[in-house]
Amino acid sequence: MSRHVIDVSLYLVLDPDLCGGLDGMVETARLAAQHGATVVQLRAPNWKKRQWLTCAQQLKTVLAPLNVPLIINDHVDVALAVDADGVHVGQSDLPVQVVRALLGPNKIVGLSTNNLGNVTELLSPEIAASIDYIGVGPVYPTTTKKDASPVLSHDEMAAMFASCTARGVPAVAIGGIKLGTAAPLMAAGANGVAVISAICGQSDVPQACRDLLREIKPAQ
Ligand SMILES: Cc1ncc(COP(=O)(O)OP(=O)(O)O)c(N)n1
Ligand SMILES: Cc1ncsc1CCOP(=O)(O)O
Ligand SMILES: [Mg+2]
Repeated sequence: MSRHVIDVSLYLVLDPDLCGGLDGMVETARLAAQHGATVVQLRAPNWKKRQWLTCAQQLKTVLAPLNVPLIINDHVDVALAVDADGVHVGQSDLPVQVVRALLGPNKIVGLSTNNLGNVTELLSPEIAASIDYIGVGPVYPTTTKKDASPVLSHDEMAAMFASCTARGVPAVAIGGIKLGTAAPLMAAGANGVAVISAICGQSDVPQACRDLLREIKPAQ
């Protein structure tokens, strides 16, 4: 299977509390996608499956015409049910080879990693063949994910980005990224940044996206 090309430069992860529920999530996704977000992930750790399905259907309707991929956090069944573009899993979720087998070759599979040993192991040929990108973090302290791992040191994250680059796997940084902290991550070797609170719940979502993009892609 050849790796899917995915632009992870500004990767929005949705949060129901910060967005004010399902309608707020769909509206946040729409605004962000119209103003430069390159990927949107549905993440709602406390939701029942029926809410996931309803929200995923609405997100797909909004995002597909904008050509922004919809990624489902953790739940392969929801992704299959709405024909989403892919699934993101972490170390306690279904193994990526299982996710790939369930989704087939044409979908995007993303994987989280939070230490260098982990990256080396995860980028073994078998696993690397199943994934399209890696989420590296938390790179800064975050209050959004209650069970987040310890924050990575600058050197460790830079080594992780380098390891991903050497294997041709795009790496997106995640965790506590705000305006002013995206540029150093790009300089350290990330291919993009994934954010929740820097966009969700912001009073001006288009402006938040534009400001982040200026840091991520300063030449444009
Ligand atoms: C882009 C991206 N990177 C990392 C994560 C975290 O995934 P995981 O460790 O599985 O934790 P939960 O999000 O499932 O709580 C992510 N969601 N997205
Ligand atoms: C889902 C996730 N995975 C690692 S940190 C994190 C939360 C990121 O949220 P924020 O951008 O608000 O810190
Ligand atoms: Mg997970």
